[in-house]
Amino acid sequence: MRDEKKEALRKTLLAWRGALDPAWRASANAAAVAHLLSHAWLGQAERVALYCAIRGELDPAPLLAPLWQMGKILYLPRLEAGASQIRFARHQQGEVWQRGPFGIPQPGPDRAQIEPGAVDLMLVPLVGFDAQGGRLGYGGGFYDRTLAGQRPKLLVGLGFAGQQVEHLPRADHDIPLDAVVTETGWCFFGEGYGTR
Ligand SMILES: Nc1nc2c(c(=O)[nH]1)N(C=O)[C@@H](CNc1ccc(C(=O)N[C@@H](CCC(=O)O)C(=O)O)cc1)CN2
Ligand SMILES: Nc1ncnc2c1ncn2[C@@H]1O[C@H](COP(=O)(O)OP(=O)(O)OP(=O)(O)O)[C@@H](O)[C@H]1O
Repeated sequence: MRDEKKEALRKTLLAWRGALDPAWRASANAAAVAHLLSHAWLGQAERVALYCAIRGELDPAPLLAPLWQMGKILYLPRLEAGASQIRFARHQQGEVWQRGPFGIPQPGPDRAQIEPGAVDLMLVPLVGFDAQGGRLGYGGGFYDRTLAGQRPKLLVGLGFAGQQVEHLPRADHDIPLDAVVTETGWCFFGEGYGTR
């Protein structure tokens, strides 16, 4: 069943994100990337999953060069046509991506895949988030289904601060985030995360 409140929030938040001034967007994107790179959570992670941005999502592309330099092992979502779960495929440096379902660029089918539970730091895109670590996506439930029962060590959302809402309806299947990084810095959710 579609949640009407989520549907309305999604519409408002996507309109807000789509209307961002390009110059502001670029500088906010760069600021968020800098916050992400400067935190110990990144330093400790060996296997990092990112995403190829679509539709005005905060773009993790500027992270690629620094992450290679740090020797990280990188993964990107790979969707098979008709699948209800995301696979995470190894990203090789300089690889030319293929277009997958929804037109999202992704690694080829021959790439080594990793179980989501073996990822140290998974960065996920957001339509919205709340102060309890709730995440709103496009409504496909792909991340929730993929991460049910096999969470990465750290699940971190990437978005703009204006994508925060007071409260998202929480469904049983929703997988809460450990933190969100925006242009204003890190927000940690849950007990003790703020001190890590
Ligand atoms: N950049 C990026 N990659 C990602 C995701 C994502 O949200 N962002 N995903 C996270 O799950 C997975 C793909 N999921 C997606 C789900 C829906 C739509 C989408 O555009 N949906 C249409 C409705 C399509 C329909 O209902 O048939 C829409 O919202 O207009 C895009 C990606 C894996 N890769
Ligand atoms: N673990 C699960 N098992 C079965 N169905 C699920 C599970 N998680 C989510 N779903 C289904 O996916 C649908 C969409 O979920 P939701 O609105 O939370 O998506 P979303 O988090 O916004 O999207 P996405 O994860 O694709 O970015 C729901 O109707 C739900 O039934």
